[in-house]
Amino acid sequence: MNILPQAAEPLDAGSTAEIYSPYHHFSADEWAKFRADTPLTLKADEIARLRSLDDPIDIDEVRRIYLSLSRLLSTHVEASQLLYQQRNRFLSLSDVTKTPFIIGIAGSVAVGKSTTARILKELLARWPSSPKVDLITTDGFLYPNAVLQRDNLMDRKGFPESYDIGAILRFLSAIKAGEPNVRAPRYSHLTYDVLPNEHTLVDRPDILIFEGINVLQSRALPADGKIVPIVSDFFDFSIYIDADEDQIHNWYVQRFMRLRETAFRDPTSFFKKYAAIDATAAQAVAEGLWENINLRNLRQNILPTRPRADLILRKGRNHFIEKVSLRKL
Ligand SMILES: Nc1ncnc2c1ncn2[C@@H]1O[C@H](COP(=O)(O)OP(=O)(O)O)[C@@H](O)[C@H]1O
Ligand SMILES: CC(C)(COP(=O)(O)O)[C@@H](O)C(=O)NCCC(=O)O
Repeated sequence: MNILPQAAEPLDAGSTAEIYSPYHHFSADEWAKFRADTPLTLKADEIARLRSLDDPIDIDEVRRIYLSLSRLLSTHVEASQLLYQQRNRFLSLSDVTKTPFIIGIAGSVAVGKSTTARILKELLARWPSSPKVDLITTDGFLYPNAVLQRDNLMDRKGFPESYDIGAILRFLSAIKAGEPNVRAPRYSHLTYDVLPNEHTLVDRPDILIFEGINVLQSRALPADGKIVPIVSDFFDFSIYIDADEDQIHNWYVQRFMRLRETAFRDPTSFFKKYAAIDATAAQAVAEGLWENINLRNLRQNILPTRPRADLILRKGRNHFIEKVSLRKL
């Protein structure tokens, strides 16, 4: 896997210099052609059920973008299984444990990672080989609010220091080792906290989708100078969901305002006080959360990881994907 940070932007049309780009770039329509004869196995109502609040993804977008992606991923999964078998034969290993193919999905808060992850999970599970596909989000690995409060990190939720990175690395190595029933902690957006004593069991899937803002981040070397793995060392394929800052800002604030009419009205919602204040005051809160936490995190810690991705899905207005960049091998 290539982890060198390099520019993901297309060649500057006005530039005369030949600049090497590590990516092939495609418009959405060019990309759509790669689906070949991949069948559409999702129905419109299933897509509606899988999309997040305010994400208008529809059957045409799944046809245009996700069928080619599903086809590409199936070639990667097949190739990696073949390589794995050949290596085991080479090493004369007979009793080997199956290891899952891991796909990482990164991108800003509010860019729509969850919708992409859920659509992919369903599409991949419907391949003719019926693979077992699991989806885990990294928010479960955030430190509980009690710890963040103690360490004065409540305004740093989503920043690298707010996650138990050791637990993430232990989780992924257990998965890659083919261990049964590996526990992943769970997070609730409603209570804005990790759910105490609640876990999702991951039991030897064929494919694991691991989604979160931090999945392509490296971390500073610890003071003792020991070299530690980074999360993406465990990935077989990685995807970054990209969009202009201004777009993501709008999506975040719009979603916050819509959540006021839905989830925030729940008496157990951490944000219930924002359902009670007027719209102008609520908008100011959303703007503050975006500006002071999520935008800073995007600029400092998330966007810099984009050049590590194997595939970049670039969204335009309305969440629709306009450009796809695929890393050259
Ligand atoms: N405060 C909240 N209350 C309830 N649901 C939320 C809240 N914030 C985000 N969500 C939901 O949680 C999911 C994850 O959101 P987020 O982490 O911003 O990632 P993304 O938008 O990239 O999927 C989305 O489905 C979103 O609608
Ligand atoms: C939990 C999050 C860090 C998102 O994590 P993700 O699941 O996208 O990896 C984010 O939703 C969040 O809570 N951000 C802090 C500021 C805010 O309330 O928006």
